[in-house]
Amino acid sequence: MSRSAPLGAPSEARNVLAITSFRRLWISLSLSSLGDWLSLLALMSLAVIFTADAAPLAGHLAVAAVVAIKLAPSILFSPLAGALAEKLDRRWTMVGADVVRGLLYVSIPVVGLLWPAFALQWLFIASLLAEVVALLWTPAKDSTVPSLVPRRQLAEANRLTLLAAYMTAPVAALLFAALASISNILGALVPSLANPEADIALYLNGLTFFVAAIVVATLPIPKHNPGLSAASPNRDGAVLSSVLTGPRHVGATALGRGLVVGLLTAVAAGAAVIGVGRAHVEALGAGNGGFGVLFAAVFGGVALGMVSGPRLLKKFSRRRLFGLVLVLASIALLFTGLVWDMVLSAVLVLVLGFGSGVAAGTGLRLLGTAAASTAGTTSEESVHRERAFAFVHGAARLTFLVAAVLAPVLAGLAGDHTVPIGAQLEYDLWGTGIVLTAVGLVALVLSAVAHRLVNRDDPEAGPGLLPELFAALRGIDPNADDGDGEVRTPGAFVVVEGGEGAGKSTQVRELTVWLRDQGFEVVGTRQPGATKLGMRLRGILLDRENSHITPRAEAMLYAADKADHVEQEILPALRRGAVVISDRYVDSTLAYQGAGRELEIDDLREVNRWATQNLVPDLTVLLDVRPQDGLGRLGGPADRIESESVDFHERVRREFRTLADADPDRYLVVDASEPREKITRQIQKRVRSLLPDPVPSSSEAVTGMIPIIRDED
Ligand SMILES: Nc1ncnc2c1ncn2[C@@H]1O[C@H](COP(=O)(O)OP(=O)(O)O)[C@@H](O)[C@H]1O
Ligand SMILES: Cc1cn([C@H]2C[C@H](O)[C@@H](COP(=O)(O)OP(=O)(O)O)O2)c(=O)[nH]c1=O
Repeated sequence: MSRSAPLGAPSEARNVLAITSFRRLWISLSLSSLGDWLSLLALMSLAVIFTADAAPLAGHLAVAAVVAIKLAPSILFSPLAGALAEKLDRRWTMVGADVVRGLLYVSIPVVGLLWPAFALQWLFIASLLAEVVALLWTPAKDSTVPSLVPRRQLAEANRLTLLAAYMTAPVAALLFAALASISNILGALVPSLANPEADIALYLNGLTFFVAAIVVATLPIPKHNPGLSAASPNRDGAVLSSVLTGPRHVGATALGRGLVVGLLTAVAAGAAVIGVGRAHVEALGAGNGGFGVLFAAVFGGVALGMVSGPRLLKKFSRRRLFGLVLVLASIALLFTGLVWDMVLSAVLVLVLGFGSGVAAGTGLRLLGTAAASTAGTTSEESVHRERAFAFVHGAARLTFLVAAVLAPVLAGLAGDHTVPIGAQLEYDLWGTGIVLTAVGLVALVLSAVAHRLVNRDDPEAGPGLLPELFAALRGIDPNADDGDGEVRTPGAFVVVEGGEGAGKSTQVRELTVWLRDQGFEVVGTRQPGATKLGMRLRGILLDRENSHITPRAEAMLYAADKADHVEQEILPALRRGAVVISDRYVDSTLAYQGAGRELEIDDLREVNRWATQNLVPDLTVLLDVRPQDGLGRLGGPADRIESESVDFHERVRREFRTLADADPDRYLVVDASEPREKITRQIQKRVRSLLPDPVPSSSEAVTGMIPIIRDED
């Protein structure tokens, strides 16, 4: 199944970026994010460099302090700062904050040069002050975006802003590695640089803030403040409160719990690498360059995983994929702690990032479905989904903070050891390596738990995991017959069945519109009579003049219509990845010609299996209604079949129900005497579980990762 018209098509991004003032803001935000990531790398490096002569524990603690200073304030204090920022002028808050932050970052290397003894303390103080200033800047920035772009493009604008915030991480890391690789030259050119790459990174960061200040100063930001708090309900504001209230929205099912455990495990694994990375590469004989590479490998891997996840093993259950990639990531982390080679470590960390990225992509989609399934109405669904995303985003940030701070502290406490192996050999066991391996082991256990929870009650579980995996690995041809004889296609095939006047055409129409609205390609069709031949067959079959048609001939004519319809219309659409919704299909033959005309059901099955190339619906919705009621709804003269006896129609109804009862996983039986809207909602709820989850635009404000998913296909 795939979405043929993704809501976040690149052209939408282009349209938003065509708004000059937003484009300028966006470019300056991207620059600032790049600078910010660069400064994180530089500060962590400097923390290690400044404590090189002290006890090893001091270095680890210094790194932990840098991480805490960079990440904790926004999580803990943003609601307070948000309230304060509301009272300030947005433009000048942003300009002021940018200038002050720029000066603070530039001051770090300057103080290091002038008063080396005070360097580390000032590093902490300056970066803490910069984060405090950022607390005011963030809400001002969040509320500026809505005044620059029209409301309907707001979601896309927020998506782009978040993309800039996260996707600049690997770029900054590579830039840092590049600076490190030419640090000798830089040092020779400018002898006053004590630590060339870190110092330059900080100067560059300062520069990006000055540029941002100039850009913002010239933006047309209206003084009036259109709902500052409404503009960013969850982004930073209520991290803690959404973490506290969120579990209600995801914890109700095993699937929800498993997804949360898995997603947070992936975050903790990545955070551990960031936390001990700088010290670990030192032990590997690499320096800042190695750290840059490691950092880029984590974030680059995550980005790669998120983008390619949906295309990965398309035939394989998403729930199983989620567990599998988590296990893969954990094992990669476990080995990262054991190998003592920079290149191998970078590759393993890339695998870790990739696994986490795929897990995040698939996990967030599944989470949307899981959260929505606990809701009763469509509007409740989006609230549930939003809260679930806000919870996971908040919990992920907290987890990242805790893991990235704890990892270096634990590495310091574990200490470095040399283990003798035999007489001559010895094995170096570094504190950082011990932590990585230990976190890898814990992650492995948690991944297994997540895997079990997520797959516990999977209605679509295939055969065993390994057979399914091997089949998916081999399954290059999406139409390949996978052993059970059914045709498999990338699209989804939904059939609506029921007696006369049950409301089939009405519901097919509703479902078609609803799915199209969400960006799916949908083909709404019917039997008999969708093709040229079908229309002629329909004429013959329904014409009351043709009272002489024998039951077997009737069955064959309906089968001929199906053969033509499947070959010419349904299969091509499914192969394109479309959702096909058909008003009637094979079950109608089993019910009308089988039970109604009293032909042998098994014979009919066989003939129709052949006629339809064994194409079986993914879901059949049975609209169950008493024949009198259904026939009573119809206007106009009755056709050849409608004019059959009530007894005939009773048999038809019974057969439909027998078919549905025999395979509840593939059927949804709905009481068709209920009001139309209620039936529509029931159908939507069930159909949604068949399809990839459409991400509500509102939830993008709270997950930095979702925007990448929306770029699928
Ligand atoms: N749930 C419902 N309650 C009452 N009337 C309905 C309902 N659904 C559809 N109808 C009406 O019943 C008639 C038959 O509906 P239709 O969708 O054409 O049925 P079918 O395709 O199953 O023959 C139409 O006039 C339609 O407006
Ligand atoms: C598809 C199919 C339809 N039929 C009958 C049921 C309907 O009476 C008729 C199709 O008419 P149609 O007008 O499409 O049904 P509805 O009025 O419910 O929308 O053909 C069969 O007997 N066997 C079949 O395989």
